[in-house]
Amino acid sequence: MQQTADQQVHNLIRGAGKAKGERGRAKMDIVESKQISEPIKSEAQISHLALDIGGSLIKLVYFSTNSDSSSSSSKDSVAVSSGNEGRPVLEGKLHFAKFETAKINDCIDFIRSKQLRLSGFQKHGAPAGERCTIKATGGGAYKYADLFKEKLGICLDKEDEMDCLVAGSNFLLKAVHTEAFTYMDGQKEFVQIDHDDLYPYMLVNIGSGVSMIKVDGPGKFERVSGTNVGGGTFWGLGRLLTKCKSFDELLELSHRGNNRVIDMLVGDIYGGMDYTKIGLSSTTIASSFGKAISDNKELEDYKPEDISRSLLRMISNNIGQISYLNALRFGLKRIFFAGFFIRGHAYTMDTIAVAVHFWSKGEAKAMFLKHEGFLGALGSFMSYEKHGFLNLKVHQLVQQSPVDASRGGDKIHDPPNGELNENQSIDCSICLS
Ligand SMILES: Nc1ncnc2c1ncn2[C@@H]1O[C@H](COP(=O)(O)OP(=O)(O)O)[C@@H](O)[C@H]1O
Ligand SMILES: CC(C)(COP(=O)(O)O)[C@@H](O)C(=O)NCCC(=O)O
Repeated sequence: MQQTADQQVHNLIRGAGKAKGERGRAKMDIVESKQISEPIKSEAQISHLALDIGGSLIKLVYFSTNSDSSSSSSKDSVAVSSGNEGRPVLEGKLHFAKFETAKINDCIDFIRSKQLRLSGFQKHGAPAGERCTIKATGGGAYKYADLFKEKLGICLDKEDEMDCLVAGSNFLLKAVHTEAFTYMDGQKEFVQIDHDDLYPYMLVNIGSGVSMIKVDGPGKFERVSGTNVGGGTFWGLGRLLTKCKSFDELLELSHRGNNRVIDMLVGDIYGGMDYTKIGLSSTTIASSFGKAISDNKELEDYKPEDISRSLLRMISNNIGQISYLNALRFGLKRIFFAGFFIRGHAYTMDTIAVAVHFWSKGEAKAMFLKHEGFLGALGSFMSYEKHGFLNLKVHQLVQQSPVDASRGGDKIHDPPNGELNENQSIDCSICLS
């Protein structure tokens, strides 16, 4: 039976369509949000929640409509992609939120309070209790599957983590024109991505651990390396050494610290001189935390600020170096760094960029992503498309001149209790076809 546009919209939003392929397919046009979005209005409707449950954080991505968009007569909301004429358009936003994995119950409460559990899709022919299904990636999609079933009555439809990271990265690099940027000496500069010249590139995802992925095209990639010294190491060691209560507190401390108090520099070993013959200046760190072996001090004698700064520098530098060496193996010049370890933090990005610059002698470039921590969750969201529930199509490929934002770190604030990262939401529209 032919459905009215409103019925189609309702079904899409409520996940009440029938089997895969029977429901209205949706086309989604992404435009980048130009301003901080308002909080979701109560009448806004939410659809297509997707999750990435990592070792440290749970990331959520979902779409919400603007309250007045569920009509094809809304002129402003009609997408311009060919083939969609007269079809209903939902205008809205992709929203992002995150929770600590250790506080998974907060995430479950959030999903329940926002009625997000109704926003997946329904499996045709499945027993009543297994019908509501949500796309999820990350190790926690396996680990916490029973908990989601028990507490929310939803099944997690698992998507591979690496597939999702790459899908999310490719999508952002193509769809959001101010997504990628370089960061060096306090200067942030957006990078124009030539869509015909995007591949190959190296994607380094710094989560709890680190994955290094050579990306050759859509769905074409190889995880070429990784390291267990990642974001979890920084936060875990930092917590033990400084007694900080939160990741942001630890990061904040590093602003005020001086790593030279603990790190052993080339100059400390060479009597204040450079080691010119092998290209090391006296200020180069010869050995992270190396001073602690000879200072005859205890942990309490060091300032938490200095410890935090040394630790952040040690880990960022190490990741930058390993990433470059792997890029070198495959002749890759562009390395995109993502994952929530980065947190838009100036010193972290600067250290990584300097490491890449130093080891590559300026040949390779470190780039960072605005939606750094949400690649996996976005990839998970986009897998609705893969399975015929959404047809994502990017049409707004605005090319901008590089913008010099020249400021020290665009800090992305952690939402307490899962508040939305509104400053990262993406305006978009979904067209049913
Ligand atoms: N609020 C936070 N709580 C814990 N870790 C955080 C927080 N914000 C940033 N981080 C950092 O981000 C890392 C997790 O990054 P993420 O990309 O979410 O990886 P994962 O998928 O392993 O959870 C943590 O190990 C930590 O270094
Ligand atoms: C196992 C993981 C893919 C899990 O992803 P995460 O939750 O850290 O984002 C990641 O932690 C990792 O790549 N660790 C490094 C393992 C290694 O190559 O040594």
